[in-house]
Amino acid sequence: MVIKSVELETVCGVTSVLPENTLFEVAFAGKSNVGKSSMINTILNRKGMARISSQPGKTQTINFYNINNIGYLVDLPGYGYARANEEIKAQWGVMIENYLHQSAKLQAVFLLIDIRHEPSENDCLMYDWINSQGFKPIIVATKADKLKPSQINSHVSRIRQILGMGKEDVLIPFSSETKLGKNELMDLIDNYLLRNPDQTPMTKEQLIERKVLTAREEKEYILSKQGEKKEKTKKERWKKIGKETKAQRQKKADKKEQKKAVARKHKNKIKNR
Ligand SMILES: Nc1nc2c(ncn2[C@@H]2O[C@H](COP(=O)(O)OP(=O)(O)OP(=O)(O)O)[C@@H](O)[C@H]2O)c(=O)[nH]1
Ligand SMILES: [Mg+2]
Repeated sequence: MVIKSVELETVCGVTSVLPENTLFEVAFAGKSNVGKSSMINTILNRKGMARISSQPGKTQTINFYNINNIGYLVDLPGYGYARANEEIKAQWGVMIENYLHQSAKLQAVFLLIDIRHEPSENDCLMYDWINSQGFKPIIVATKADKLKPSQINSHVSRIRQILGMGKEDVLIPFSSETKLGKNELMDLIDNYLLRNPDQTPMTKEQLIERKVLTAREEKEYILSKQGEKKEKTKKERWKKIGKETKAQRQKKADKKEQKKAVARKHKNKIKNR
């Protein structure tokens, strides 16, 4: 999907009532400072859309970014922010839990883990809790640019092992700096958001109508449709020609048969003389 419009539509603090959105949502959870807001900026291709900071605890509200009027990316406050006082930490926890528990439109939860470190106890709790809410968490292993490419596989295996992930569970190594994993992530998000209310995937025509295909995708689709049409008329023409020759062939065969019959008759006549 090409991002044509983005709007920070709703900001929810601890005392806010959560919005009852009609469009689908995907949410990003993870420890404070893991790179949630940076990842959202990378996906949106907009540097300053989600506020980021080298200081943990930057995002303290649940932020709903409306993209293309198709769905929402939901930036959650980070957990485990050590400097927040206990009461605030507890309130944030409740706020995140309420959201993940209550949202009727939430399609998927992405859990971000810093690829350099082993998942913390909080990460494991969050992973299990997301699972218990009926979602299959998608793990995004952030800040992959901080490792040598040769180190990535072993770190990924360790994260998988500690979280107890199955073979088919998804983990995407990601970097907001190098954009590693961006396309894979985007495909997954498209898969969750570009759906009709009855959960059927939107057709290409619907996507073109909503202007969310790239110019190239749109051109490819139109060309393939034109190709299909050409192929169809070509087939129809051949069918017609085929039928005509079949009919003609039959006529020829009939004539031949008639001629043979006449010849036979003639032969018999001569014999009988
Ligand atoms: N090298 C590198 N740094 C990153 C990456 N992603 C984020 N950072 C840095 O990590 C810090 C935290 O990033 P944020 O995106 O604010 O993290 P967050 O998870 O939203 O943090 P909270 O809002 O506190 O929960 C910032 O200094 C970012 O520049 C990345 O992929 N690579
Ligand atoms: Mg943030």
